[in-house]
Amino acid sequence: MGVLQLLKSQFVCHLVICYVFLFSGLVINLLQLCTLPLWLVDKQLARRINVRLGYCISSQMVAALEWWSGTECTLYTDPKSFPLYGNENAIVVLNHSFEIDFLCGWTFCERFGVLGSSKVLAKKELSYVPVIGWMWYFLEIVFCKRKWEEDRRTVAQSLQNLHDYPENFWFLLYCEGTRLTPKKHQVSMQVAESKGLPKLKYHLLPRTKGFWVTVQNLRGTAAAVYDSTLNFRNNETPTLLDILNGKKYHADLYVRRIPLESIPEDEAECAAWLHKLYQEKDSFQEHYTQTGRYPGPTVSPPRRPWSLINWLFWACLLLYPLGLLVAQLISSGSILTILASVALCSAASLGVRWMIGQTEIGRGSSYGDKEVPLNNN
Ligand SMILES: CC/C=C\C/C=C\C/C=C\C/C=C\C/C=C\C/C=C\CCC(=O)SCCNC(=O)CCNC(=O)[C@H](O)C(C)(C)COP(=O)(O)OP(=O)(O)OC[C@H]1O[C@@H](n2cnc3c(N)ncnc32)[C@H](O)[C@@H]1OP(=O)(O)O
Ligand SMILES: CCCCCCCCCCCCCCCC(=O)OC[C@@H](O)COP(=O)(O)O
Repeated sequence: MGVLQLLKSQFVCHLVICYVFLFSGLVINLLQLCTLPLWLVDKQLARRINVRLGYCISSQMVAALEWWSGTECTLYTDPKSFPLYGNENAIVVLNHSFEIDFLCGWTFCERFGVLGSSKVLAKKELSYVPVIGWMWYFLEIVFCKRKWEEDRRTVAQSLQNLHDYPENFWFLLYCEGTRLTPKKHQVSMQVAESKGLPKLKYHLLPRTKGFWVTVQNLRGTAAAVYDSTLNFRNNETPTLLDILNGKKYHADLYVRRIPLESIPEDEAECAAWLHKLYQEKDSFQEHYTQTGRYPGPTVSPPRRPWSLINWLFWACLLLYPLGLLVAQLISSGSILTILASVALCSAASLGVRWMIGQTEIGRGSSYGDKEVPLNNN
């Protein structure tokens, strides 16, 4: 192991990265809160400011992936579609099998200049996660309870609000609705069988209602669906902790641009279209598993320096007062103050560890792992 790699695996480095993330995040959340009155006066300006504030948070995680771990990303796509990426609104459909798939998604957003404005249909529980979840309120992220009766109205309304969004955005939809586990796969294939649908080897059966409602409500706003399939080379399954430890990976993303007009408007036809799409995704995955690549040409959109510059800015701003505080603490010699500070640091570390836990599949929800009564009609 080289010196740099050894340094990256040190707990103190992780503490510094997490300290900067947590405290800058809370400062930014506070700044976002301060923009609330502006929404009443100039909504578009408030949105633009929040896009930049949001970027200051999410790009720190991108910096950890791109600059700390040095993870590389290759894009397989049609060269004719390439110039459109980042220059139009799009709905991104992505497979949901990896703990850091959202982070790789963010990396591509960063490289195409839509990181601050990128959106997702996220489970409601994530809105309570400090920093990220709180930031999402101000970015008009669409939350769902994964209970269609409640979601159908709220999701449609939130999507309608995006009609006049002032910046290009990608709207991410994990149609599988939850991360893939063997149990969830088995249950969802039973559902597939009961519906007379072909079985999928690498994906859960897609949930079609969220896709239909998104396509319907973003017609005229989004130009296309980007069907995206993500994999890591050598069958790796990276975690956020691996990234913090500075481990390098190579992500491969296959993207097909599908014009929104080509997607059926009728709900049943749209559902059938999505099931067919997932059967195709399964075959791309099979191709990748067999050959280690996707069909078609590749490009490697370069990483940009902004995420690193942003991190360095916040690090300078926050580490200097931290250094002063530690020096003062030590020179004070007060055991009580030192103990209180250690307790505060431990609480902050546990808080960040809990946040990292949100990305771990082993701690995931039980959504989709209950056997459902089969209805063979
Ligand atoms: C050029 C580069 C291109 C791309 C770059 C890539 C990406 C970058 C883009 C953007 C990045 C932006 C942000 C990323 C940052 C962070 C994201 C992090 C995480 C958030 C993700 C989540 O939270 S995922 C969970 C929430 N989202 C979803 O669930 C979406 C999918 N779900 C739906 O659409 C659902 O329909 C619903 C949520 C709207 C409603 O759910 P509900 O369960 O109530 O209803 P359903 O209709 O789904 O369920 C009933 C029907 O389903 C059948 N059923 C029952 N059991 C199962 C089963 N186990 N599997 C499948 N189907 C099942 C049941 O029979 C019912 O069938 P019907 O025939 O009646 O429909
Ligand atoms: C700079 C790095 C510092 C690290 C600090 C930690 C930050 C933690 C960020 C938490 C971001 C949360 C995003 C989680 C995305 C995710 O993958 O959600 C899972 C859902 O889709 C489905 O959930 P489930 O049904 O449980 O599979």
